[in-house]
Amino acid sequence: MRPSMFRSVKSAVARSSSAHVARRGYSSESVPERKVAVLGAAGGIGQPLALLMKLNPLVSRLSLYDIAGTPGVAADVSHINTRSEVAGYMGDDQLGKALEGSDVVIIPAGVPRKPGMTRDDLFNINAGIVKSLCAAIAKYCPNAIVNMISNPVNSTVPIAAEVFKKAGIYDEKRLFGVTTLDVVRAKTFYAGKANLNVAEVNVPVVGGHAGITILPLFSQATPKANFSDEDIKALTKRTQEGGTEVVEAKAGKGSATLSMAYAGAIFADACLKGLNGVPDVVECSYVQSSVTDLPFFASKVRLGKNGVEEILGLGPLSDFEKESLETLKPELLSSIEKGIKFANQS
Ligand SMILES: NC(=O)c1ccc[n+]([C@@H]2O[C@H](COP(=O)([O-])OP(=O)(O)OC[C@H]3O[C@@H](n4cnc5c(N)ncnc54)[C@H](O)[C@@H]3O)[C@@H](O)[C@H]2O)c1
Ligand SMILES: O=C(O)C[C@H](O)C(=O)O
Repeated sequence: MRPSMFRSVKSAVARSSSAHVARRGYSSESVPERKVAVLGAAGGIGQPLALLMKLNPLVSRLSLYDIAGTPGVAADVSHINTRSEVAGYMGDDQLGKALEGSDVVIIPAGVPRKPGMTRDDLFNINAGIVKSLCAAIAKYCPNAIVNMISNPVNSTVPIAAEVFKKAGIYDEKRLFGVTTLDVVRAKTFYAGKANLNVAEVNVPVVGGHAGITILPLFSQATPKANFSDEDIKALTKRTQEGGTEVVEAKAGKGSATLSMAYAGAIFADACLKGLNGVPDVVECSYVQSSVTDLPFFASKVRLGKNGVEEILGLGPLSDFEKESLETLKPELLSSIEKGIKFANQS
């Protein structure tokens, strides 16, 4: 667990009955009430993510929604003696209640990959799931910040944007594709190879969230390590194929769930901190962007009270990164267009 997050968790447990939490960025004043909803909460990601959000002292209400299995998950998680009140909701007719009043909605609903599949192979099932969940978000919590985890993220985020546009509530500052797992992997692989303390390592990851569209910027990694071009290429490939590495190791039993729950919890925590006015909260995320000529692109984003406060530029790229950026653009564009087309045709 990231050290600052671990401190948050420990402080929440220590002060379980109090909403007064003294943490970095807060004095001893009350932490605002915040409702977080997890859609797909009974799934492989949903359950550990529900646990991690229950440990987050910034959450006052935790709403767990799925088409099946949420009463058990909610009852289980609700016994943990931390700040938030937990409620479980199941099935379409409880979706509105699950969403009402949410500040942040995290979406890990949908099917995961099996070996041999690409994330785009999930489009046919997950696009429809995301579309209907986003229509409900537009109706019941139109001002919520949305963290999209469901794959293919390169397409599901544009689908969400189109659904919100049609409903007349689209605010590009509030829609995020969660690419934090790519950053988590890039940090782990870089630190492992360079024999560095992983807690001190930072690596921006830009582009999208599938194969070659995932572009870790190791030339900007800190602390600096003395890697050959071949080393950088190998680290890049491993980061791009991190998801497939897990899918193959799970051999038909799904994709990354635990590392994704960790990454999702970090990103949701960053969104909550931004909402609460904590300064200088920066994470990489896939958002509507003008950093490149593509309409959606992942890069460093400063989070604030309204969601995206500032999209940061790419910074200086190595020749390898410049070339990789140009190579990824056609694939990312085609995934974006596929999402937009789907949302507008049905
Ligand atoms: N963004 C990322 O980095 C990242 C990482 C890992 C996995 N994923 C994606 O996250 C998704 C979920 O993965 P998982 O391993 O948790 O899958 P899973 O099958 O274990 O869980 C998915 C859950 O979604 C629920 N669900 C299905 N339709 C729903 C609906 N209409 N409303 C609410 N819930 C619904 C299912 O009942 C299930 O509990 C997949 O699409 C996967 O590819 C993304
Ligand atoms: O690889 C997958 O299908 C799941 C996820 O996108 C990941 O990166 O682990």
